Order: sequence, then structure tokens, then C-alpha cells
Amino acid sequence: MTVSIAHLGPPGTYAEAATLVYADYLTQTTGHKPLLCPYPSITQTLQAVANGDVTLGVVPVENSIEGSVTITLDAIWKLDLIRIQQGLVLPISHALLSNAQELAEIKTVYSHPQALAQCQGWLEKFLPNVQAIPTNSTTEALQYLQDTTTAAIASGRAAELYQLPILAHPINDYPDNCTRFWVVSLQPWPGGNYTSLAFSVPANVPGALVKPLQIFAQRNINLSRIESRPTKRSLGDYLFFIDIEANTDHQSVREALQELKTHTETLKIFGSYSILNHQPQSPC
Ligand SMILES: O=C(O)C(=O)Cc1ccccc1
Repeated sequence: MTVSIAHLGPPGTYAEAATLVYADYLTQTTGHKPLLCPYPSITQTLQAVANGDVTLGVVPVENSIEGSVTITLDAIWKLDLIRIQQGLVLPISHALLSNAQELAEIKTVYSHPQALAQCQGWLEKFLPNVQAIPTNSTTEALQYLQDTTTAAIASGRAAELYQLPILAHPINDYPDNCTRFWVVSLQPWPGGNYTSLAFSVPANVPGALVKPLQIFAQRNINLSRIESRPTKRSLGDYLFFIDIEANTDHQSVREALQELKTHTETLKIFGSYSILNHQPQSPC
């Protein structure tokens, strides 16, 4: 059976670049080339995995400059059965694509909110009066390049793919711009050294987060990340996403998760996985 991998499209997105890295790895290890399936949004990518329409999905989860991709965290919390198979870290380098001859002609810039945020300083300095319009992906933004007053932020790879001129590159505010992606599926996976989970706490009372954190600290389990997201039930009510540096097979982790269950309202364990740091010859 051919393995199909959903990712944010249209082709040329950073998510597709991450998917190609994982597809290469699968081809090398299994001898079979997976099929790439672009979806119009991150939510629809994850929904396709949850519905069983595809075998795997690749979604951005965190950026070194902008922090969490909140759409991904919110959708994963809602879709019960999603499991993480693999983490992938990719360097990201943004370009300004436009048919304009010079920056002064540009009035509107389109891109994915993460890309707009990662180039915020550059935009303020070189295009202070333009309107920034968010799109579902960096390559969806390319559809809006109608005349010389419009520009889009996307990758050099997307410029090549769609034969569009690059007016400026790189335009990200920090050179070490990396994004972490998760490869997700419905199948539990044997794992690696990272485990991700999320929980809501029983009541919005002082110290509700102290106990869950103590459970890990007491067992010397290192947290590599903690992120809060609103539950959307009432103001000030939060979910917590946690990454720990350990596998669920470890006795201490199993005990910690068992104890955590009794101090949380809902606990979701997304699985254990390893992280692949991809260093291409040129950034994606
Ligand atoms: O829109 C894309 O190309 C994506 O893959 C989402 C994204 C945008 C900016 C940085 C990393 C991922």
C-alpha cells in the first residue's frame, strides 16, 4: 500500500519542504516512494489524518522566532486520535516575491501569519506603509500577485516552482530561523527521546499547574517546552502543552503519567518520537 502524506499546500510551502525530507527518509528506509497530498490549511491537513484519508500528515508546530503555531496545537487538541511519529527541524529563509521593479511600488504583502511575523522588522524598515494580509500558506499568497503593487513572502523554492521574481532575499529578521514540524498519524509509534502531551486542569485555582510540574521534577524528568492555550470555555481557563525529554517506555515516565492523570481534568498523550535536524545545502 502506498503511504500518503498530507501537508499544507499548494506545492512549494515550507511544510512541503519538510514533507519531502521525510518522504526521502521513508523512500530510503522502505524502498517505496510516498505520495504527497497538499491540503488548503493546517486544520484540513490534520483532519485528513484523523479521517484516515491519508497515512501521515506533516504540520509546523513551533518556530524559533515566533514560538508556537497555535492553529496546529488547537487542532491536535481537538482531534483525539492523533499521534506524533517524528519531529523534524528545518532552517527557513524567506524571500519577497513580486513583479515590481522596486520596493516603492508595493502596497500590499500577502503571506502566512508566521512568515509575516518572522519578517516583521524587515517589513517595518523597508515597506513601512504596506498592508500585510494573512493567507493560509505562503504559496496560497502567490495567487494574489496580480500587478506590480503586490508582493508575497515565500521560499526561494516557491519562486523557482512558479517562475516568480525575487525582489529581496533573505528578509527574515533573524538568520537562525528554524521551524519544528511534527509528522503525525493514527498509529502509535515505537518512539524516541521526546514525548509530547497536553492537559487541562480541574479548576482555575491558584497552584493548579504546580502539582503537574512537580510530578516531572520529582522524577528528574526534564521539560523541554511548556505552552499554554486558552480552552475557549471561559476567559483565563487554559490548556497546557508539554514536551518532556524522555520516552513513555521509561518506568519513571509511566509513573509520572499515571500520577498526572489524577491531577488533570483531561490528559492527552501524543506519543514519543525522535527529532531529525535537517541541514540542507541551502535553507528551505
Ligand atoms: O505557509 C507555509 O509555507 C508553511 O508551511 C507554514 C509556515 C510558514 C512560515 C514558516 C514555517 C511554516
